[in-house]
Amino acid sequence: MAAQIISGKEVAKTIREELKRETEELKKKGITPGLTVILVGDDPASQIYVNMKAKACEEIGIRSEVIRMDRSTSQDDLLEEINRLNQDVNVHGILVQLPLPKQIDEKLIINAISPEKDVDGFHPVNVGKLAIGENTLLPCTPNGILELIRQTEIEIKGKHAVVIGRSNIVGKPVSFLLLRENATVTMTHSKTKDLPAIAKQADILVVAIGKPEMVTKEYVKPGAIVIDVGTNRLESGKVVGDVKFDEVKEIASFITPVPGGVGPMTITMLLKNTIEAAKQIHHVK
Ligand SMILES: NC(=O)C1=CN([C@@H]2O[C@H](COP(=O)(O)OP(=O)(O)OC[C@H]3O[C@@H](n4cnc5c(N)ncnc54)[C@H](OP(=O)(O)O)[C@@H]3O)[C@@H](O)[C@H]2O)C=CC1
Ligand SMILES: Nc1nc(=O)c2c([nH]1)NC[C@@H]1CN(c3ccc(C(=O)N[C@@H](CCC(=O)O)C(=O)O)cc3)C=[N+]21
Repeated sequence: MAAQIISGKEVAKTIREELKRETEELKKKGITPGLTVILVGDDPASQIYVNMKAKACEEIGIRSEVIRMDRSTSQDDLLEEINRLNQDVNVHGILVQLPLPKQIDEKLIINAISPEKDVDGFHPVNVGKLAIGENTLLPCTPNGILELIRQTEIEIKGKHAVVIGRSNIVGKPVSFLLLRENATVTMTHSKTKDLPAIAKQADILVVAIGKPEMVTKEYVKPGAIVIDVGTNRLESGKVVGDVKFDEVKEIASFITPVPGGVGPMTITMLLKNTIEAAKQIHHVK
């Protein structure tokens, strides 16, 4: 039987309506959540994402600002900008769009963002809190993925989750979150041997590799939940995931589409984190 398609777009819409109400409540208390996104350079994909983020903020009433810096910006100039934003009481969330030009050390930049304004959840303090199970700002894509899995109403506890990809922004943190939900988690990557056989053991398969349609039905156990994080823009302009959707949807129980799956959830969780950060900073429950 063909899989049910989990519409991230629909789930995101419902959550954003809730966030809009929450923002209105905060404004009544004199707090307007504010997000500042820094974009260094003119990478076309980054431009698209940054514009999508700004538009999403506007729709729910969050104040947003995009700081565009030249691609030749020095590391020190970027650090100075971050320091200024760390101190700006009207800025609750700071996001530096990745990737950064090669003269800039990504780690150093992430480290410079105040952990309480780190709405990406990338700062080592927040990553550490996640790893040891303390409350913190959760990374957006992983948190969005968990929300999509919850939509299936299938219990995560005790399930075997296989994550393909171990990046700091998706694979690793989503593994931590699944572990926290009591899944048995297997993390895999480019050096994993016999990946299809391991992936095929998964009740929940999360794919975040960045290789268009690499995951075919040979990787998928019939009845599995398949979450496709991949966002690959082909030369034709078409956006496809890391999963071969048409064939995998025939055997999975649930599957996320690309576009319209994980992507809209990432932005929604960013909005949620910005509101969360504003509440924390102003000591509002
Ligand atoms: N929808 C959304 O909101 C988001 C989507 N994305 C998309 O998700 C995808 C992954 O992003 P990101 O995690 O940043 O990517 P990275 O390039 O940082 O990491 C890719 C990971 O996949 C692994 N990998 C690469 N090739 C293979 C292979 N052939 N077999 C097994 N593992 C492999 C790598 O292994 P190794 O570590 O060994 O090199 C690495 O761990 C991209 O398409 C990106 O655009 C990313 C963020 C948000
Ligand atoms: N500091 C930082 N934080 C990030 O969260 C971050 C980043 N850098 N760099 C790049 C990746 C990628 N990313 C996406 C966000 C939304 C969609 C998204 O909404 N996609 C839509 C539309 C896709 C399209 O049409 O282009 C969808 O899948 O339906 C995709 C990818 C966030 N990232």
